[in-house]
Amino acid sequence: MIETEGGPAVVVRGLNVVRGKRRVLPDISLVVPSGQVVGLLGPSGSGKTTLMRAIVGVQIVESGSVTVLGHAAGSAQLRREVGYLTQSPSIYSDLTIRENIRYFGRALGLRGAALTAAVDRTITEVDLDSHADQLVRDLSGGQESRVSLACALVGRPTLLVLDEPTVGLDPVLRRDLWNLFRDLAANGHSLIVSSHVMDEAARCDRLVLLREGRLLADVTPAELLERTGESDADAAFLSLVESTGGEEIW
Ligand SMILES: Nc1ncnc2c1ncn2[C@@H]1O[C@H](COP(=O)(O)OP(=O)(O)OP(=O)(O)O)[C@@H](O)[C@H]1O
Repeated sequence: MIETEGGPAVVVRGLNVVRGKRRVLPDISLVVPSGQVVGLLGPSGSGKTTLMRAIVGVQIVESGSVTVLGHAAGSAQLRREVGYLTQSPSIYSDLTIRENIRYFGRALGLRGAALTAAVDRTITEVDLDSHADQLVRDLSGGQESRVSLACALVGRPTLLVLDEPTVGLDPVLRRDLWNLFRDLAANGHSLIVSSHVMDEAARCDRLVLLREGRLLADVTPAELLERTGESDADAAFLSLVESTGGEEIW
């Protein structure tokens, strides 16, 4: 794990991204502190995945800069330091859960007893112990997405970028995963987590709200409620989206 010594995990400056003919992110700037869980919220199509792709370094950008743990996004030094969970599972259907996680662990340089321990720990963290030797193609959608999450977690990256990690999961599993995210942050990891589920917003340290590629707000959950005068994140977000017409207000 890279020691950030209180420095930010991610710094985005003047980021412009065009996808197809569409300017998806027009001049976004943002700082993600380290050791925190930052929720990335916004309506469908607002640019959350595109911003995450730019942070991971897989998005072609028109202009601007993205610095991750002090290095340019996507640079070789970050290969073992950034874990990315995409929305669609990126795992092998003809391997078992354990084989998939082992494969990703090996690719990250883990070997021998350390690899076995990391794989076992991660299988337990995503609550798949009783299915560990089942082929991925025989799993439910929710189980499959937890295998993808495990593959992103197994190397304990300094920064975890998770695109809707709890989608399709029941409330107990969602709670357990959020407890895991909080534990990781308490141990110095930084997490960027996109979600459509507003009650998850309360579990974040900060919330970044996007609308049509623009940054509507970058606040703590308490600030969001205070400044909108609403009592829950769902209502606060709606009030914000409807009242601003897409203009940045904070
Ligand atoms: N490959 C592509 N080519 C052209 N436009 C794209 C491409 N991928 C995404 N877009 C557009 O970019 C915009 C932002 O998409 P993005 O996937 O970042 O949104 P999102 O906030 O993650 O949405 P969701 O919550 O539905 O996953 C959308 O208008 C989308 O149609």
